[in-house]
Amino acid sequence: MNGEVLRYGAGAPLIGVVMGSSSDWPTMRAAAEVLREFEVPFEARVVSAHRTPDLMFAYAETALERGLRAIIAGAGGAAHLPGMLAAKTPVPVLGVPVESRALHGQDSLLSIVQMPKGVPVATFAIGAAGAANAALFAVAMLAATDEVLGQRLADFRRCQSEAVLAMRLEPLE
Ligand SMILES: Nc1c(C(=O)O)ncn1[C@@H]1O[C@H](COP(=O)(O)O)[C@@H](O)[C@H]1O
Repeated sequence: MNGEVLRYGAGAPLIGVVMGSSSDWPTMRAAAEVLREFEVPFEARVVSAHRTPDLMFAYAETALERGLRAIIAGAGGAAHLPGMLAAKTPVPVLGVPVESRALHGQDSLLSIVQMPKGVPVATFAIGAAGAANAALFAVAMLAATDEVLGQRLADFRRCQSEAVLAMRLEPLE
């Protein structure tokens, strides 16, 4: 498989982060940042169902044997990448709708979420928050069989709750 691949973490990647274009990276890096924070080994690369269909097939067909436990796939507009990956691999695909210029990501969302029965893609919110949540979801899936990761997730949730409890509202004048 040609094309640049970023790899983070020790050992073989457990999560694949793929996106239809490098223009999606500002959104999809939110997923990468979460995985790095949780020390989950992952790879990130551009794969397009439309523009590099052979690469997309090869990526999906080798995902299981390469040890990937989930694929986080982001795309914008006619976002066929997550669904086509899901069609070619049993590895769970988590779809992230990237905000498109013309339709603000509504097109991306509907293309990803409206899969025909039998080929599911878990679909997240439009944009970087959706990408971060897809990564947190992948962490939660892995944490079901990984105590250390489970503890990290519990610590993350505790810190998040503490941050909310420390929130202050500006009093009225
Ligand atoms: N939706 C897809 C697919 C696909 O689904 O295979 N490949 C690229 N794209 C999307 O096209 C948008 C514009 O891409 P460019 O910025 O490269 O023109 C991106 O959001 C990308 O995800």
